[in-house]
This record gives sequence, structure tokens and C-alpha cells, in this order.
Amino acid sequence: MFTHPAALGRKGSFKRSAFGYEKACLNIYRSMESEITRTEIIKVTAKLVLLSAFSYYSMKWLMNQLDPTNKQKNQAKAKATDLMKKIGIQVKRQLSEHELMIATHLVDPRDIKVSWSDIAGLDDVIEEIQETVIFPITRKDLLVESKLSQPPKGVLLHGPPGCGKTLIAKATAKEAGARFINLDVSILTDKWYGESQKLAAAVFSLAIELQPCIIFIDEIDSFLRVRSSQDHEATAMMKAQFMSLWDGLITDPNCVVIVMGATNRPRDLDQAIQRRMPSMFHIGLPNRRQRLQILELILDKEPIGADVDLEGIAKVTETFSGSDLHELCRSASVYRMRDFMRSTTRNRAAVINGNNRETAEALRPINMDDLRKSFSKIRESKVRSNACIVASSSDMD
Ligand SMILES: Nc1ncnc2c1ncn2[C@@H]1O[C@H](COP(=O)(O)OP(=O)(O)OP(=O)(O)O)[C@@H](O)[C@H]1O
Repeated sequence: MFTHPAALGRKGSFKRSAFGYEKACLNIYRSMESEITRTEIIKVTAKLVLLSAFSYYSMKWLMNQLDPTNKQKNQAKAKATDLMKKIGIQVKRQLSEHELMIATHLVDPRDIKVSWSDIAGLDDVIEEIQETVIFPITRKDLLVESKLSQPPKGVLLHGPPGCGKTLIAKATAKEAGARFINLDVSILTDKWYGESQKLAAAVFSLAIELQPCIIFIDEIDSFLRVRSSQDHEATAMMKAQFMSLWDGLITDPNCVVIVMGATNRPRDLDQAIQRRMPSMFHIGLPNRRQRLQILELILDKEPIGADVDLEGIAKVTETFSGSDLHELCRSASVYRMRDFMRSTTRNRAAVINGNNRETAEALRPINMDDLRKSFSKIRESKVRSNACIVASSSDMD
């Protein structure tokens, strides 16, 4: 209990110290007696508020200056805002800076030039994708009662390179009228741990905000391959986090967000990922009938000579992917341009001077010889890269 010094005894040294103490207390009493005015309280409070605000913004500014990704974030913000304006996306809430970084990977549907009519020989796959992925998105109204007719939350396109996986993914986004995030996973893996986690979370929160939305991950195996004990701890945690965010989509039946992956090595994919991608489509090397359809499509609008035998080319191009067939036709087309340029100096000048009309009128159609030469060239380069090709250009005859 407090005892007033005046109440204490005043004897010897104790008397002296008690006297000092008494004096100090009296000073305190006096200062307490002097009244603190209301204005002074307001002034002090205002000073404190200003000081706190100044410290907060100074710290924030300092942190921004020290953040090495600050410039990148600002550029991403500007780019994403422009892109969303262009696409006509209006979000209900303010996007976080990580969501804006992911939004730079959005694809404007008007920029997707690929539709089903640009893909040949894959009618069965297209039909199945239409039934399982596209109609549940576009005809949601018809299927509102059913919990079983939701689009799958994961779709895997797998098969050898150059056979049309990316074409299918793009056409799916276009035909479904869905927003399309073409996720470059290096944006997640190149960042330090905390940042990667925020970005991974942003992928899903942005997709949910923009739904219906397709998150496309090309070469998904490089990101979500079988987990091993050699995985860096941060990588393992990142995969686990990605999967748990994905599970969030799966448990919400009304959410129309689909993760679509493409891979050349489906076996390298983690089993847990395969389970989350119940719709799997194999896009294999085209067979003879499919190769013919692809050649017909590629050369549809090109001038081709009467001697061109597409059946013959389809026959000998076993192990050619759609991409190889495209290259075969492109390089055949170069031969006719080369012939034209080498025939006269006037023609050469017409090409160099950009006289398009004169050049187009004088160019001969692509003939079988162009295609033969082109085939030999590609076959040779495939043999060099250890591809197994048994046919030769003479088999075309
Ligand atoms: N079925 C097809 N119909 C028409 N063109 C095709 C077809 N398949 C492939 N192509 C041609 O090959 C090119 C490459 O195809 P795409 O990028 O879709 O292959 P991919 O399977 O995704 O390859 P990768 O695994 O290397 O990414 C296309 O731009 C197109 O010119």
C-alpha cells in the first residue's frame, strides 16, 4: 500500500532520504494538479497518428525498394490491367498483386485462331471432349439438376510431340467460351518459396474469379512429375500445395475451373496428379488415314499441281507427326519460291522488292517433286535424330 512520505518518521539518514523522496512526490502531485487541456491531448494524438503513418509508409517503401521483383510486379500489373480491359473482364473485387501477375498469362479468346476445323484426323477425340468438357460448360442450364454432369476438374492430353495437343487445348478454350490461362510454370518454380506459394494460390483464386476458366499447363510432367526423395523441400511443398488447391475445386461442384495438362511423358506424372485428371485423351501419331486428312487440311488453300498424290505421301510418312507433315508441306512450298527466284533476275528482283502481285501470279503450284524433295530432307533429319523411318521417297511412286 502507498504511504505518503510525510507520514514517515524523520530520524537520521533515513530522515534525509525520506525528505528527498517527499520532495519528488510533491513535484508529481503538483504536475498532476496542472490540468492537461483537451487541445493538448488532440495535438499529441495527431502527432502519434502522423508518426505511425509515416513509419508505416516508410517501411512499405523500403520493403518495395528491397524487393527484387518489384519492377516485374509493376510491369505485370500494368500488362494484366490492359489485357483484362482488352478481353472485357470485369472483376467483382480488387485483384491481389499475385493474381495480377498470373493474369498476364491470360489469353484473349479473340487471339485464339484455332478452332475444331483447324484440326484434322482427331474427330473421335474432339467429339469426346465436346461431350465431356464443353457441353457441361456451355449447356450448364440443361444439366443444372445433375451433380454427375459437371465438367471434369482435370483433363490430360498425352501423346508424342507435335500431334496436336496444344491445338486441342486452344480449340477447347475457344469453343467452350472459357477464359484461358496459359500457365508458364516457371513463374511458380523460379520464385523463392513464400512467393511461389502465393502465386500458386493466386492461380486458383484468379481462375475461380474468372470462371468458367481453363488453366492450361503444357509439359505438366516437368512440374508435377513423380515425387521423389531427391525433390527439394520447397518443390515438394509446392506440389502438395498445388494439389490441395486443386482439391478445393473438386469439392465445389458449382465451380467451373478445369486444369488441362499436356504431356509427352504421362508415366512421369505423379499418380496423385493422374487421379485428379480423370479425363485422359491419347493423341497419338496419326495413322495413314489421319495423315491424309492432315495433308488435305494443310494444303486445302494452297495451289497444288495435278500430279500431287496425297495418298502416296500419307503412305510413306509413317511415324510423321502432324507437325512433321506441316513442315513437309511448308518446305515443299519453299522449293517453288526458290525455283521462281532462281529462274530470272527479274523474278528475283520482284521478290526482293516486295512486288507481291507479280510474284503470286507467276509462282507455279506445289508439285510432287517439291513434296518428294521435302520428304527426303525431313526423313534424313529424322534419321539423324534417331527416329525410325523405313520408307524412302521412291515409295511415293
Ligand atoms: N491433327 C492435326 N491437324 C492439323 N495440324 C496439326 C495436327 N497435329 C499437329 N498439327 C500441326 O503441328 C503443329 C504442332 O502441333 P501442337 O503444338 O498442337 O503439338 P503438341 O502435341 O502440343 O506438341 P508438343 O508436345 O511438342 O507441345 C500445329 O501447329 C499444326 O501445324
